[in-house]
Amino acid sequence: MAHAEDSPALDNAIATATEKKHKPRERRAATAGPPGLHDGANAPASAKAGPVLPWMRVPITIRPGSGVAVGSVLGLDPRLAEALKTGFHFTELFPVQAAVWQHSAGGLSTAHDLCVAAPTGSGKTLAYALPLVNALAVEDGWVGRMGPDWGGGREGGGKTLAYALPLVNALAVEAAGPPHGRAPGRRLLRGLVVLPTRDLAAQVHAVLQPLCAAVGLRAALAAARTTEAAEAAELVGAGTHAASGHAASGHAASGPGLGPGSGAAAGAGGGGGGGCGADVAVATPGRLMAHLGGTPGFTLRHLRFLVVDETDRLLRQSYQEWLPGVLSQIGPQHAQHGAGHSTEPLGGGGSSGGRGAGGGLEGGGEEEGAGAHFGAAWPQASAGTALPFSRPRAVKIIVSATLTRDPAKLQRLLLHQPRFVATAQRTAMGGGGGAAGATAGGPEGRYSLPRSLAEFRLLVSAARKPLALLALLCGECVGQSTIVFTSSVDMTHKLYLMLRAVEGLGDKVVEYSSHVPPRERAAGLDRFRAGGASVLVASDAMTRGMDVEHVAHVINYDAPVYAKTYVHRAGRTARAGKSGRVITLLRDEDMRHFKAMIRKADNNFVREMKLPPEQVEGFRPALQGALQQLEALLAAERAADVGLAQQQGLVEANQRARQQAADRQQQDRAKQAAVAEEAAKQQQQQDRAKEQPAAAEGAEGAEEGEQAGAKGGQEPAAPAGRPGKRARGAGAEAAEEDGPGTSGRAVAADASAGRSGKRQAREQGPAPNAAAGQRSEEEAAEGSAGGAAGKPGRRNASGSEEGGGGGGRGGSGAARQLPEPVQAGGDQGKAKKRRAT
Ligand SMILES: Nc1ncnc2c1ncn2[C@@H]1O[C@H](COP(=O)(O)OP(=O)(O)OP(=O)(O)O)[C@@H](O)[C@H]1O
Repeated sequence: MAHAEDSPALDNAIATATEKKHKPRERRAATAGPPGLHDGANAPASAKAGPVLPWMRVPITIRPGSGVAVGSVLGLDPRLAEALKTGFHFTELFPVQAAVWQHSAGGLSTAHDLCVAAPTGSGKTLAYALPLVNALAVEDGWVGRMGPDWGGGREGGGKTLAYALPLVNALAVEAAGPPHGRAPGRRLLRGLVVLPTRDLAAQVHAVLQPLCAAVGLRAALAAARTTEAAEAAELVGAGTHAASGHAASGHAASGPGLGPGSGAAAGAGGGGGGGCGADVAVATPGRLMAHLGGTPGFTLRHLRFLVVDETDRLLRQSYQEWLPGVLSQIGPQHAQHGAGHSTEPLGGGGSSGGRGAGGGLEGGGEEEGAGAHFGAAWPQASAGTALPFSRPRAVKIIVSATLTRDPAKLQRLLLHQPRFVATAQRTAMGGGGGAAGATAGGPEGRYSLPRSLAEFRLLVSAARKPLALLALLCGECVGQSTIVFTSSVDMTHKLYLMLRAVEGLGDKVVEYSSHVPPRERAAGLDRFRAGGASVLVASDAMTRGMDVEHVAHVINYDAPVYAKTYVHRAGRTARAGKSGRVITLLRDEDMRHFKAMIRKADNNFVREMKLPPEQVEGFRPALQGALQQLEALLAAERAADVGLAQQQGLVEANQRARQQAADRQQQDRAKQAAVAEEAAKQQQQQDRAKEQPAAAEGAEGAEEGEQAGAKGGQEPAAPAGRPGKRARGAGAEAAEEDGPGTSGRAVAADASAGRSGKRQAREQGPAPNAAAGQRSEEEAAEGSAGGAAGKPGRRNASGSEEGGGGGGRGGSGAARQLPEPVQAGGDQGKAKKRRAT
């Protein structure tokens, strides 16, 4: 079977990519002024951004290089500082972390909600995790007991306020009694972080857990990684909130020897206590709703922090249900924007605008050094700090590298005097800049890319894509961790099988998509993380948030349709200030859309890449062998799937037949019994009538009445059947994993057909459920706002990321239309096709 070799010469297909001149607009932007010095207050809102909420027009700008040494972070609990240094090996806070710390006053301020838009890999997780844990530790009355040394700042760094503030705070907490009136030893859920997928939730939990343990708090994971019952036990305790938990709490461990530097001891205490619930939960929406509805004692009433990570994804239609559910639980203060229930700012200076505290970060003065800079900014940041004289409201922190600007969506979050914290403009390629990165297009730009990311596009025909991929993986990227993104689970699987068949590469390849069972997928990811595998072939289930430290290259085998998808895929490399490359394979017909998409995102950094034809040609024999094996492997899988499906069908048919026979027997028996009973009654009546003719009429009437009553009792009004718990859970979980379009029905169908059936469905054709499943990966989610109808919305048609369109899929249907097993046209072809139709 011919594969790659029947197309035009490689010279034409791959290496004829010509250096095209940048358009004037691109050239101008590429030489724009100094990096990252835009003052958010003066930055005009992007003309093409559409309606923008007023507070978004005045972002607080995060400057690259504005990180802060851990020892200089004022107000940071010393046990957390110790955990950062010894547990995480972090010596400084990245700029976004310093900015969020400052503008949340180390988590203590309840004056503002924060919206954080910073590039992929810039450290957003710790940016919210640190103030959250710090504030809960303060609330537990810890820091106030530690005396004036706890700040760790240097001379003139504002230490007085640094210790005075939490001291007063802690005293106020004590005066007011235990926070939220909780019993000693009992934990109340005070921090909640919501993420769209279970792997992402697990990743964030892994960051929060050691931080919590360091200060005697507990973090629980509710992301369908284990049973609902096991999660419930973690969340609310194993049935009791006994004093045993007391030892694990911060209060109990407040004895001698627990000053600065004793984090390990506190951590051991904090992490070890069992059966007393959690202070912080990291959850996916499905499991969160399941626990809210079905776990006694699980409540959000005491929440102090609600973090919505990957906000734009969690605000999509497919996730609509969780937000109102959570907001209604948090408390009435969230139904209104007024400060009625929020605590009063210290000094009464709480500004509702972004500039109130934003000036502090800008005006810190370089010559003072990072610590002093931060210290100088602190008083202004703390101007909005609240003291818990009344019950503090829950602060919301919403986070994304591609934060939505859609006012309608943002308003659903009921934000309280929000502040927008965003990174500065990116103006140069690969210019270091640490982890800060920058938004493309100024602080008002929408999408964030790391500064250390190098972007390339490689022109290649559909027929040559496998060969080009092989040339990259075995050439430029050899031995380095690489993620290969495709547009569908189907293509992911085929590419995985093909690469597995390449000699020397096979055992280094793992697959990541919703097609792979969660356990296997997690194991594969672990192997990739540990360096046991160097190539991860992934669907867009891997696109968002997943953090693998050493990824050097991202290859878009199928070009993404949406700029958001591009940003998140590319963001799997060049993380934490490290360098990385993203290479997008583009067919001729992809080029126009890709350029338009990139331009729309104000990204003019994508360069043309060429591969020497002779180098590429050298991999042809290896490819041919691999493609032959792929054919054989796919045939074997199909056969196995058909066999399994048939087996499954036979088992189900048998079960149905047995059930029908049993039902018939039961009906026959019931009929016989009724006939016998009737005959006996008639006999009795006849007997009585003979003896007492006058009384017989009354008795008959009574019997009729009873019978009627009995009948009524037997046929109660049918209850409005609620879906079974498991069914709901399955649907919700699948939605978490798979995004929109994966209905509970589809999941049920998949569950009954089993994995093999699912695969068979993909191979055999786009049945409705299979199509729903196909839309389930991240990329489908990118186009979900327009609903499940699969019609591209107007904005979508012009390449917008927020636009409608239930698809954007290069799913099985697209793959099946192509003659070659690994030559999917990708999303754009499909999108074009949709547009054409
Ligand atoms: N202060 C720090 N010092 C050194 N490394 C850090 C620091 N903070 C975070 N990191 C590392 O940076 C990497 C990226 O962090 P994180 O996953 O939080 O990024 P992110 O901004 O959430 O990215 P994404 O948008 O892709 O979700 C992680 O590997 C993390 O360990």
